Amino acid sequence: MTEPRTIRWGILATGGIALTSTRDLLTDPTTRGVTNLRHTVVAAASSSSQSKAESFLRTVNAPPSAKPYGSYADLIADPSVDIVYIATPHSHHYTNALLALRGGKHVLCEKALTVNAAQARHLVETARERGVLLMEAVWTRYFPLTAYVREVIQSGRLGPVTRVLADCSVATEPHTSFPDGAHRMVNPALAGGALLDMGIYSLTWVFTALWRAGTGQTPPRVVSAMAHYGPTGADEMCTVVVVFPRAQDAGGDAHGIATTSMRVDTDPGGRGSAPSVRIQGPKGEVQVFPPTYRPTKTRVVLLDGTVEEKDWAQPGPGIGSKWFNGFGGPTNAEGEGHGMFWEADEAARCVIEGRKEGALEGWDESVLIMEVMDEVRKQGGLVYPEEIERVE
Ligand SMILES: NC(=O)C1=CN([C@@H]2O[C@H](COP(=O)(O)OP(=O)(O)OC[C@H]3O[C@@H](n4cnc5c(N)ncnc54)[C@H](OP(=O)(O)O)[C@@H]3O)[C@@H](O)[C@H]2O)C=CC1
Ligand SMILES: O=C1OC[C@@H](O)[C@H](O)[C@H]1O
Repeated sequence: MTEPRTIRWGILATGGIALTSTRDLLTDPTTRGVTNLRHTVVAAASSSSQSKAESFLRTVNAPPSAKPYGSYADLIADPSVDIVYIATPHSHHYTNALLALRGGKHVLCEKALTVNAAQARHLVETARERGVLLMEAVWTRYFPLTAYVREVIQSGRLGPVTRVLADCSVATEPHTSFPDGAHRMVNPALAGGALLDMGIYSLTWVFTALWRAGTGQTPPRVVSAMAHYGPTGADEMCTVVVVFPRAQDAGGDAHGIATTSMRVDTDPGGRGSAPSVRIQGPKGEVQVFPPTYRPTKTRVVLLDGTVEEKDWAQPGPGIGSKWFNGFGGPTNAEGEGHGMFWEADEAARCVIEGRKEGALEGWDESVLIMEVMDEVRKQGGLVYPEEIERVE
C-alpha cells in the first residue's frame, strides 16, 4: 500500500472561520474513511501580530513545529507551505489570493471568492498562468449529502428539474448585533452584506441543481430585489430569480429562486422542521433541511407516494463546539466534526493529482455565480468602495 501523501497547509488570517476550519483540517482523515491523504498545518499568519498567530496555532493544537507569522507575505514566502487557506473578509480575498497565487502557492479561498466577477476572472487567469490550484471554499458542495442530492437529480427520479427554491437566512438582528456597523456582516468596506455572505449558499443550491447536475448550460437571466441595512448601506435582504433557458423537449425553462436575509430566519429556533431547499421536477422533489450551509437531513418525496428520509450527521471526532463566527451560529454535536474537512480533502486531492480546479465547482461556475451576484448588486444599487472593487 502506498503511504498517504501529507499536504502542508498555511493558514492566512486567524479569525472565526480560520479556527473552525483548521480544527476540522487537523482531524484524522481516516475517521471519515479517507486513507490516501493527510493534512498538516505548517504555518499561520496574522496581519495584526505574530503573537496572534502563535495563540491561534496553540488554540487549534497545531504541531509544535508550525511557524507563526506576523504578515501574510511571510507566510506566502515560506517554502514549506503547499497550499494557503484564505480566511479574511470578502474585501480582502482578491488581494490575498493574488499574493498567494503569484507566490506559486495553491489556494483554497473562503466564499465569496471575490467582490466581483472581474476580480474572480483575474484570479483564474493568474492560477492558470502559474499552474496552481484555485478553489472557492463553498464547503457545502463537498458534503456526502450534496453528492447524494446530485445523484437523485441525475438519476431522473424527479424528471427534469424545473424549479429550485433555496433560502439561507440568519436573523442576526443587525441593529443590536452590529451597532457600530464595523462588523464584516454589515460593513461595506469589508464587502459585507447578506448576498455575498449567505445568499451565495442559496445560489449554490440553485446552481448545483440547474447548472452542474442540470441539463441547461446556457447562463441564466437574473431578476432581483434587495433591501438595504440603513446605517451602513450593506444589503440585509435579497430575493433573486434566475431563469435558466432550456429547450421545451428538455423540460422548458427552469427557475431558481434564491433568498437570503439577516432580518428573518430560515429556521427560527433551529428546529429543522421545514426544508430550506426544494429541488422540484414533474415527478417530485428532493428537500434539504436547514441550516442551508450545513444540512444534515434530506427527504425525497415523489408523486408515486415514495418518501425517503436520510440523516447525514458529520463524522467525528469533533469538539462539539459553538461555531465561532462572531454572532453565534450552529453548534455541532459532541463527537461530530463541523464538516469543513470535505472541501480540504478535495483541495488536497487536486494538489496530489495536479488538478487546478475543484471537481464540484470549477472556475467557470465560481465566475458565473460572481456574475449573477454582480447583476443582483446592479439591480439593487449595492455599490462597494472603489478600493475593494478594483482589478489590478
Ligand atoms: N464557510 C463558512 O461556513 C464560513 C465562512 N466564512 C467566510 O470566512 C471569511 C472570514 O469570516 P470570519 O472568520 O467570520 O471573519 P472574522 O472577522 O472572524 O475573521 C477575519 C480575519 O481576517 C483578518 N483580517 C485581515 N484584514 C482584516 C480587516 N480589514 N478587517 C477584519 N479582519 C481582517 C483578521 O485576521 P488576522 O488579524 O489574523 O489577520 C480577522 O481575524 C469570510 O469570507 C466569510 O464569508 C465565515 C463564516 C462561516
Ligand atoms: O458562511 C457562512 O455561513 C453561515 C453564516 O452564519 C455566516 O455568516 C457565513 O459567513
